[in-house]
Amino acid sequence: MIRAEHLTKRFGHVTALDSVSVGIGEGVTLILGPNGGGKSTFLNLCAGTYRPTAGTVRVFGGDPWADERVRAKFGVSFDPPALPRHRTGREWLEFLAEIRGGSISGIVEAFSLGGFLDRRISTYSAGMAKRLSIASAFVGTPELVLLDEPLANLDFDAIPEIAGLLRHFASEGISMVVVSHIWKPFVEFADRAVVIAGGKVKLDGSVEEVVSALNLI
Ligand SMILES: Nc1ncnc2c1ncn2[C@@H]1O[C@H](COP(=O)(O)OP(=O)(O)OP(=O)(O)O)[C@@H](O)[C@H]1O
Repeated sequence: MIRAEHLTKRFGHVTALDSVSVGIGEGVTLILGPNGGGKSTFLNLCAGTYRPTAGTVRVFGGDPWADERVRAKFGVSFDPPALPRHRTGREWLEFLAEIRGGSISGIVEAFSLGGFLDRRISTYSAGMAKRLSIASAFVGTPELVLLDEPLANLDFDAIPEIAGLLRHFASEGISMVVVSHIWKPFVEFADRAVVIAGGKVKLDGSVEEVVSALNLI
């Protein structure tokens, strides 16, 4: 689904991602690593929001930076959420449904958005915005969803609820690439974990292998 070859991103003199070559297939891939390691940069390059300084990334065989048809094939949720503040949640989801197809009613129900869907996004709390952002990634039931810190800003009840929903979508066959410091809920259903630190892939294997190598448990 995703293939990066010598993928490099520099911001001025900072090399955020340094010649990373990695392939990501179907299933749930968890991206772990220290602050500033390059995880979000990698996700943004896959999403086509950043242009590589060098190297390539292909998603479904196409260039996500250059080709909007490639970007329309996957869902994405950034951290902090990238949402149109002066629209309502409903307007945003319906806009995405026009592009990707499908209806929004199932998503609204699954993510329990009904209580604030018709309010302007600028009035949302951080947790409401996060919920809408994750929900928006699943509009149109894409084959692949990219999620940056999907459990950030969620309260104690919402963390297991949203993690359970992600697990459900994974069981329905939606592949995911998940960057998360709150990694424990994903151990039970992620297929693979990749550790990115210092702009490089440091570990790559099954979640069990990587977690025990990191001595996280
Ligand atoms: N837009 C940007 N402009 C300048 N530097 C950036 C930008 N985005 C990231 N960086 C730098 O690139 C490096 C990698 O950052 P990145 O956000 O990818 O790390 P991360 O692994 O996602 O970190 P965290 O766990 O803290 O979210 C850091 O040194 C960061 O300061």
